[in-house]
Amino acid sequence: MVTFATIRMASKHLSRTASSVTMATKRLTFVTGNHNKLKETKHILSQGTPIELDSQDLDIPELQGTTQEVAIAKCRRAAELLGKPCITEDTALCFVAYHGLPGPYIKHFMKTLGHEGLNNMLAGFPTKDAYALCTFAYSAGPGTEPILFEGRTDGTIVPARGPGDFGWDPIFQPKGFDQTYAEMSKEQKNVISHRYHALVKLRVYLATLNAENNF
Ligand SMILES: O=c1nc[nH]c2c1ncn2[C@H]1C[C@H](O)[C@@H](COP(=O)(O)OP(=O)(O)OP(=O)(O)O)O1
Ligand SMILES: [Mg+2]
Repeated sequence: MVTFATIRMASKHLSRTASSVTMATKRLTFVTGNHNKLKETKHILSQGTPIELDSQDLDIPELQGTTQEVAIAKCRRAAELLGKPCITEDTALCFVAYHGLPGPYIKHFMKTLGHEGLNNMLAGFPTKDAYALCTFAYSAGPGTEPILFEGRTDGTIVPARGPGDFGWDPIFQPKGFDQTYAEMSKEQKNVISHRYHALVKLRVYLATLNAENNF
């Protein structure tokens, strides 16, 4: 027989679990000025630990150096400006024929040369092979050393195919696929991309922080 007391007990238990679930949904700031990156990151992170991602676009100068150096410097500066934990992301498009360049400077190359110019860079070279490298950096707050989570997708540079709403997606054809990133559905790109491979690692890390209540 269900008494009033058992109903009260059950509702107390339910509210406790509900609060622990809400406790588990954490907030984190993604410092970026790129709405396409933000959209893809929110979608991919939502498949893992419950996390509320908000974004801030801070004007942070990007260091010259390796992708890792650029990523650490940007995340360190972002945490100092924000005064709290945050993540940042740097994407590099690396041409094998150029020993990994344009790499982290792809934004400037893309702006200056466009899709055709990037293809022309490889005219006459023996290989059009390239790889997209995504480097997420997590800072626990000002004064802490950012931690890096890298993802890589190999592919080839091809003449532009598909919608041009996200950077160099139209000229990057991932290995094993006959479509460019731009021709793929978002769902397809978001399970094979450089961003996905990096975020899978970050998701695991955030889940452990969450479990240890360090986040
Ligand atoms: O999946 C992608 N598919 C195509 N293009 C992409 C992708 N991900 C970044 N991109 C572009 C954006 C920028 O032109 C350059 C990276 O520069 P990067 O500094 O990382 O990006 P950003 O300055 O736009 O945003 P942020 O404020 O996070 O630094 O490659
Ligand atoms: Mg940038």
